[in-house]
Amino acid sequence: MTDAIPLGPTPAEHLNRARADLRMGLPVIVSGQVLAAAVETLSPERLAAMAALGPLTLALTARRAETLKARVYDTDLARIAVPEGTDLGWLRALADPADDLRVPMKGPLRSERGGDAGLARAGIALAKSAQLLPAVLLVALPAPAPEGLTRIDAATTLATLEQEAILAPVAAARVPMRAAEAGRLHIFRPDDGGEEHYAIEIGTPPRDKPVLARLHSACFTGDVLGSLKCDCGPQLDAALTQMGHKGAGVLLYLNQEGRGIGLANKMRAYSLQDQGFDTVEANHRLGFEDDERDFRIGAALLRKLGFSSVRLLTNNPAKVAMLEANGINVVERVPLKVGLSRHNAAYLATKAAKSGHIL
Ligand SMILES: Nc1nc2c(ncn2[C@@H]2O[C@H](COP(=O)(O)OP(=O)(O)OP(=O)(O)O)[C@@H](O)[C@H]2O)c(=O)[nH]1
Ligand SMILES: [Zn+2]
Repeated sequence: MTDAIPLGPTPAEHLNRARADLRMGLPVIVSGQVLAAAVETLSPERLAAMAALGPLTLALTARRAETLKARVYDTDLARIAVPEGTDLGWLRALADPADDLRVPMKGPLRSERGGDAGLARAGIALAKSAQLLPAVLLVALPAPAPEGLTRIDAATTLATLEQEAILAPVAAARVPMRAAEAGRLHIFRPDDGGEEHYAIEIGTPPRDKPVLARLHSACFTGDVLGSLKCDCGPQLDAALTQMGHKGAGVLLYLNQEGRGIGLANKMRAYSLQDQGFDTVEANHRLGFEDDERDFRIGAALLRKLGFSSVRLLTNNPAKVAMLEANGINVVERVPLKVGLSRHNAAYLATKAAKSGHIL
């Protein structure tokens, strides 16, 4: 065997294609054994085509299964046997908690056990990385296999999704801002087709001293709309203002909307919060963990910019721990407490009680 064709896709590039397929509603072939499609984007026609191939299985995360009171035999996921003749509405109701309270009885649900749970695990991981609801429909691959579908390998998919993307600088330019005239915006692009991330450098901080730094996760509602449901907008302003006063700092704007679940899922979480669930419960009911962000990106960007030591503006000890674990020295945690309103008091209290934030 010769080496892989240099023009061909790397495993990460290949996964990005598979991700796009799931987002379009196309199934992918996993390990040459099953077809896997995301429930959220599946059309009735494709459901019918999959059902014609044999018994269907719905893979959900253990978090979602817990809400549905479905048995979990595989630690982190459940595989639910789909009754014959099931329509898309049934699958969507299991995937999406929007109507859980209105229609609480969805069962009885029979969980499957045995066989290779790795296929379902890879499908769920791919759906999550596509920022879709983590619910995947599986059916045994027929022979001959349908043509034109993307093939992924379960073990390679799981290993590749764990890998850190390599971020390359793309462009940078001066951007004078209200908070600091000496601003410079740097754009970084990952090698896996994922989201670009930004660094806003204020002044020219010396690289051999701890820099005042902030890891800000994108929040369209807070940053752009001025939503009062969280403290993101005021935190963004306050961090930039503080760096402006000091004449030096770096703010990383990481495109990890909704703690990594994406804006659509964040709005689903907001709907659940309007039904009375807190921010952590809402994530769990959707099938996600509390926080799906990859903070290694922040450490990698700081290193790329030449920083190895920071004074970190945050109330989140997990950010400090993640930076330290990834080779950035956090000499000081600088609290960033702004923007408290009657709309976000409960949200901030939940983050303190359940996610270890310092109020
Ligand atoms: N899933 C989910 N995400 C939310 C919710 N409210 C805000 N977010 C997201 O949470 C993230 C907030 O990020 P940060 O402010 O950077 O981080 P933090 O963990 O709160 O820590 P510090 O602000 O540094 O103390 C953003 O990506 C928001 O979009 C919510 O109710 N559900
Ligand atoms: Zn926010």
